[in-house]
Amino acid sequence: MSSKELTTFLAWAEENEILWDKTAIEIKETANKHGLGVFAKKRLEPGYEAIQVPKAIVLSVQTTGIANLLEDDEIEGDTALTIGCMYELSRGAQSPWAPYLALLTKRPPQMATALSKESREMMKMCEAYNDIEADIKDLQEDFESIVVPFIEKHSDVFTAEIKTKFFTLEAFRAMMEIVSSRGMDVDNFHVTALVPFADFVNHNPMPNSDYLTHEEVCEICGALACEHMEDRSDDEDDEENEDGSDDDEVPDLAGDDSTPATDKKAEEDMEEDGEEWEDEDAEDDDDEEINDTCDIILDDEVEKGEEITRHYGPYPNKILLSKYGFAVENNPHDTVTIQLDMVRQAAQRILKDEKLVEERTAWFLENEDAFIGAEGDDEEGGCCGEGDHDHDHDHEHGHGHGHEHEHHGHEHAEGGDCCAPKTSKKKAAGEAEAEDEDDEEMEGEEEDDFPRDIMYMMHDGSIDDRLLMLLNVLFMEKDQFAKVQEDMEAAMEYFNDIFMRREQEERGDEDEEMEGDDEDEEGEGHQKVPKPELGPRDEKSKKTRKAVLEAILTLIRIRADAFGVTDKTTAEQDLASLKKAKLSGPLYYGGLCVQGEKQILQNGLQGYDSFLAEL
Ligand SMILES: C[S@@+](CC[C@H](N)C(=O)[O-])C[C@H]1O[C@@H](n2cnc3c(N)ncnc32)[C@H](O)[C@@H]1O
Repeated sequence: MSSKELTTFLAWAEENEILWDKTAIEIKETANKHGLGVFAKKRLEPGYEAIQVPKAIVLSVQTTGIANLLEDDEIEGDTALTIGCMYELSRGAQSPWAPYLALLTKRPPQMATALSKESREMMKMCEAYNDIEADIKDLQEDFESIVVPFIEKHSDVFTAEIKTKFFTLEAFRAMMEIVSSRGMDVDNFHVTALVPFADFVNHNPMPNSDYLTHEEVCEICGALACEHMEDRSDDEDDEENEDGSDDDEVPDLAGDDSTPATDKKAEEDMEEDGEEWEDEDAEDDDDEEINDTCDIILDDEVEKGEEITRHYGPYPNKILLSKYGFAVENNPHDTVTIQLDMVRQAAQRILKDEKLVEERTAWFLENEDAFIGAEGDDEEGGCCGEGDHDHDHDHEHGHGHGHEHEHHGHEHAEGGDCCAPKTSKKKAAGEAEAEDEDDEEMEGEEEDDFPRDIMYMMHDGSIDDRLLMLLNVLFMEKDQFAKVQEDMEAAMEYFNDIFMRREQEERGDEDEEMEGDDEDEEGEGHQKVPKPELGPRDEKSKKTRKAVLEAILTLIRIRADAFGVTDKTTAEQDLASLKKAKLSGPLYYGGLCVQGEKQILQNGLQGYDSFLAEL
């Protein structure tokens, strides 16, 4: 494609010092209907810097012409960025981003919120439906409670003519969809922003590039090094001296002469290695300037004509659909939510003892944090705060709302924001990076930052750690419950044993190897940990295990019934029918959400059924 808007955009990008080699990189229409994409015009090596976008040209709440008004009125998040972008659009050719916005508005993203009510209702069999409906409601509420008062307050800026032409609910919806589907986390100054050119890179579950940027900048002025940061680090030094400690390991990017001037890749590597900015001598040796840019860097070799892609983050399909308007077939990050009430229902059906169910559930909820710590920091990381996916509501799904995460154990649900740039010049999207960030975020997060009444089934049909623990609490023998109630150490031991057995029983050697392949094609860094020897279960343990497995199967059926998911056809048959139906856009992707959740339920039924048979 070579539309007028694209040509004008490219000329503008060049003028604004966005760097790409025209003989190596081009933006063009994708063959797979993913809109525009970035392609290699020749064979490119791993490590190649495909795109460099100076932060000065990103469109953020800090760079829009009404940054001060938004700040004064304390409007934040995607809503603020959307208003800023609408304002820039209303300025027409006066806006520094005019050619960029002209291209984006000419090719709006196809989102599920734009589907007819009837089409949306086809998604009722999956969790995406409620998310989409909530998005529609939130948008209207944001418009009425934030946008309208804001433009009315600043009637000198937003004249009647501008209001009618550029600040309608429909215009807000259209711009919010652009912001939602292309906002990228830049740093702790710009936060989420539109990053021209880099935002034409499409998502791929097996990407060949990464998005990297320095996140740690001055929150006041956005500089990598400035007097604000010097002042702050002086204050911190004073504080440290006062309490006599100096355990601050945060990289100091302030104007100190010893400021590291490493290149982005080096910083990234350091972070991957878990190193901190400790070796100042080594840093001094490196004379390279830090470019404060948002970069797309190739991870793999890319052939001529191949699309350059990145990973938007380990999101389940419902989040992908709500935020970006697409979903991924056989998405390894997909999840099914299990409500606590469903667990109560399943337990009640089997135990027929409401008092016991209530008492043990309450005990679990009160005490879970104590015994989760021992197991919690597991190998998969997986959850984080959905950074660039946030706006200002709090219903239980994407958009920064709830949808929070598992931070317990191997089954972290709901990916969370892995489009975020993490720490300094670190990968902004991608799974391995998400894990690092998750750990960081979790450390600083309040324990109660995730909804206690939501648990998850993962892509392979397994249940998450919290659900596994709760079911064990519900179904353990009376004397065992008395023991764990009395003695936290006994409880820890009990749950550790459960998790070790799960490792052994539910994940064979083969699975583990497959996982390693997924994460690291070269097989590097994936060491097989010898499994601990576990003795055979005693009779009591077998009895509890059997009851737990039966409860899981009951629970899966309850969850399926709640969403009208039937087993008249298999998930595989549904996928084949969906493909035959030749749907496109969000309608097709909505179908994938429904099919993906059914696949998870089916996997769970098959898996737990076979464990039961083996017992
Ligand atoms: C950040 S933009 C990428 C550039 C976009 N294709 C364009 O034309 O401007 C994200 C949007 O691209 C499309 N997209 C990206 N990756 C995709 C994928 N794997 N499958 C389907 N659509 C995708 C979706 O419409 C999404 O909202």
